[in-house]
Amino acid sequence: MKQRSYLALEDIEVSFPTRKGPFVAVKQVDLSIDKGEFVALIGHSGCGKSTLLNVIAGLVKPSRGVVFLDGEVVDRPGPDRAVIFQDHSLLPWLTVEENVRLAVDKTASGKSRGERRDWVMHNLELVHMAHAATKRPSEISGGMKQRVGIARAIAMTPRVLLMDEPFGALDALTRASLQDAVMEIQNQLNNTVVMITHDVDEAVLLADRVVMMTNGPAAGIGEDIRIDLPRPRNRIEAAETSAYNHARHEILHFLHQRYSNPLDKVA
Ligand SMILES: Nc1ncnc2c1ncn2[C@@H]1O[C@H](COP(=O)(O)OP(=O)(O)OP(=O)(O)O)[C@@H](O)[C@H]1O
Repeated sequence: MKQRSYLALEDIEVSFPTRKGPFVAVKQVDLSIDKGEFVALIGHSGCGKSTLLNVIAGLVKPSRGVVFLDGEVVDRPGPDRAVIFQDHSLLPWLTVEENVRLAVDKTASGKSRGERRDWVMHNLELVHMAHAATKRPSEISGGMKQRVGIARAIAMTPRVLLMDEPFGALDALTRASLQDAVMEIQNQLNNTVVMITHDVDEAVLLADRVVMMTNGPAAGIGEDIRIDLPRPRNRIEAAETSAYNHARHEILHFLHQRYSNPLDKVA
């Protein structure tokens, strides 16, 4: 029998119906991800990154191919695959603690009330947000909201954490501190993560592997490189290594020479 990886995308094709007929967004995508691996998905706008992530999340049905997670076919959304979007999507009328609590109540039915409360606070501590537990989303900054969004996702103990440009809406300094938080959490929990990003440095700093997508329509995986940087990683030290700079160069070359932004070609 074929030995599958923990998360396996096999021959995925997604076609959307449009007024002009079917639009094939991604085609022939095969991707194998090991348990505990952190994979960054990078590619130009519109190439199909979110489509692939949504297929793994079970939000989009592939027109062809199958996704397997831990040997089971993925065919619908489920709490075993937590998604973190750019927009934190916290409920504004609930406090920070209640927002995380809502997710925990849905997924930790075996835990007592007290255990669930402790679990919520433990996860808020992981993202350094326990101090703001009683605040409402409107009372905290964008970066803090995103931290709470991360706490909410990891509190569900998902089998896979899916992040769709999680820091895209943040300023550079807040973004860096969130990246550090994600690295810290990853060192502790060793989650299986698929993260979409447009940021080459973010991909190299955070990921074990960077998967580069070709331009659509019918986009696929162009290159897949391993980032040989030891963990825990420090952004300043990492940026001075030849492994970091080599990976960065490979990705930039792919994105700007081999598959330059299709919009740049529009006259
Ligand atoms: N529901 C849909 N119906 C028709 N076309 C769609 C639909 N969803 C996505 N597409 C098209 O599929 C392609 C891939 O879209 P997708 O959102 O996955 O790209 P992306 O790489 O995530 O883009 P970005 O980086 O800008 O978020 C695009 O051309 C998009 O217009």
